[in-house]
Amino acid sequence: MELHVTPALTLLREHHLLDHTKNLTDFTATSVSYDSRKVTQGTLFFCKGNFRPEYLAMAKDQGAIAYVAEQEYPAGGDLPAIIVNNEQKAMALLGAAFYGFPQNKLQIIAITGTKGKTTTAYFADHILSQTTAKHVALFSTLDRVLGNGPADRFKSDLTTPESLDLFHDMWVAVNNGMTHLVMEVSSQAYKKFRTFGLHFNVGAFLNITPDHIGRNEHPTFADYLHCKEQLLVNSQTCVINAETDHFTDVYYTAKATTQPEDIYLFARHGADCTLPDGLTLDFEYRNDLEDLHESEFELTACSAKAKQLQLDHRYITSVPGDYNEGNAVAAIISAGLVGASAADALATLGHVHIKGRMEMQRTKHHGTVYIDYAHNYASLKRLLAFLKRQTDAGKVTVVLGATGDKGISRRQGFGKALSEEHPDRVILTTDDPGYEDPMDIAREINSHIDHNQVGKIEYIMDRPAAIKAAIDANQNGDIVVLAGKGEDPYQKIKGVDTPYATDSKIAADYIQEIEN
Ligand SMILES: CC(=O)N[C@H]1[C@@H](OP(=O)(O)OP(=O)(O)OC[C@H]2O[C@@H](n3ccc(=O)[nH]c3=O)[C@H](O)[C@@H]2O)O[C@H](CO)[C@@H](O)[C@@H]1O[C@H](C)C(=O)N[C@@H](C)C(=O)N[C@H](CCC(=O)O)C(=O)O
Ligand SMILES: Nc1ncnc2c1ncn2[C@@H]1O[C@H](COP(=O)(O)OP(=O)(O)OP(=O)(O)O)[C@@H](O)[C@H]1O
Repeated sequence: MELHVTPALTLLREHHLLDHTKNLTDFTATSVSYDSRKVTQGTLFFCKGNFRPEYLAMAKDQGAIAYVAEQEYPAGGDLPAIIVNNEQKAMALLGAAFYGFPQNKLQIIAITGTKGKTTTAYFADHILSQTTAKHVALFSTLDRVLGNGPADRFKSDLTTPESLDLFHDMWVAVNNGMTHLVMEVSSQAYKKFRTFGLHFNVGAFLNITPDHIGRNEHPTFADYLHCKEQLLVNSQTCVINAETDHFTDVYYTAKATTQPEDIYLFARHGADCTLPDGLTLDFEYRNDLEDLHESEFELTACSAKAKQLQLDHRYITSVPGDYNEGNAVAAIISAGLVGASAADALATLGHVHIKGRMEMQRTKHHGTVYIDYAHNYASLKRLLAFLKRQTDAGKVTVVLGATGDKGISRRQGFGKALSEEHPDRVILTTDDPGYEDPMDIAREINSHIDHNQVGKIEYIMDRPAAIKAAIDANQNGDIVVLAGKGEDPYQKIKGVDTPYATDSKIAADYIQEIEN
């Protein structure tokens, strides 16, 4: 991999990003980086984000060959400088060019939505693994999978990686022989132009509800919606859950750049989705059977183009929850559009397990414990509604907290979901408090709970102690829901990712301790 200055400048000019250059030489970059600590001889260095000039001085000392920035920095001295009007966009374009546009060698399914991205990505990944004999890369919030070797699978730090990391990882995946990629695209990725210039074969839009609005994320819901919709603008074929809020806005955004023939709409049979004049669904699914372990649904093509995909079938998924049927349908259609068959989906959807998503632990005498990543109004409400439907008689205990410094609206959302679904017992606890006091956060959640609707409410700030207290009092037929943290192995406290054993491990160890 390398990048010569001439094509780099041409690319920037073509996208109207180049402002001017300084001290330019005829250079060829042999690496690219936005982190001075990783700069080596010949690196093209990008000054982005909360950048400080001393990082540029360090990059220069370590052998940077040139830098790209939105302004000239004295710290760069006589280092060649490419000054652009949008650093993040420039970085994405030059990153793709440096790694030889690896996206062109992959069939890419990109997934967005407030909830269900990870689940849908895992469903699609499993289906396509069957189709391609395991030649699928996966970029998800949980894992990044670039190949089939042990070193090719690692934990993600962001849902959608920074552009240079994104194109680097695609390049590795291509070198590992991967032919397909399934990736989650967050709204922040569009806000920060991490995927600028990237076009997807299929873009799936699952749903949108207010979330990620706050100081470091989106200033307004309109901005959040706009960023999420960009996925459709950048996809050749769009798959949209017609039950999403703001459907009309979402659909017409897709239609602005994609022919209606390449837009596939799906919804649950009988769902209350009002489609604009003339629009009809391409797929419907109807639930036949659901329990706490799996669900079974029938998928039916309604339009001629949908029938061509030959995906009509009765499917079983191993991830329970009615909302996961919609996620599975999005995955089946998206995978079908890049070559998967109904048989591939049938062979795999019954065997998908996703860490921290509807994980179930059974006990001998203390009922059942569910660990789930539900951490906003929509997901908590749907989770509790589903679990309540499945466990008519037993008591429901919910253990949860809300994050500090971000997603402030979640506190009110939790209060609302708890009031609407009225569990018997709620233990308010700690969940990534950041620089806030977890007790204050818990009190704020409590202030949004309608106390006529919810049973007992307690505060236990030590999360492991809260989990243990919930399990202690649980009896057979009852359920405990450990919400919000999923598989997170840390608590974010005052700027430090403090190791945390995970909700599943704490629960499993405690069940073992008290029952053996
Ligand atoms: C607001 C935002 O997008 N922040 C991201 C951004 O930060 P940043 O550009 O300001 O970088 P920084 O870490 O503050 O450092 C500034 C620059 O100096 C460089 N540096 C730093 C130190 C040094 O010694 N030398 C040096 O060169 C850094 O490499 C960086 O380029 O770039 C960093 C990677 O380069 C990200 O880690 C960081 O994500 C933060 C941590 C984050 O949590 N972002 C969340 C909001 C996010 O993006 N979440 C979404 C999911 C949520 C959703 O669904 O929308 C996601 O996609 O994960
Ligand atoms: N389609 C859906 N609608 C509502 N809630 C859902 C849906 N799918 C999943 N959930 C809930 O949201 C939680 C997170 O699911 P998942 O990780 O698949 O979503 P995500 O979009 O990747 O989330 P995040 O952006 O928070 O990482 C699940 O544990 C479940 O409680």
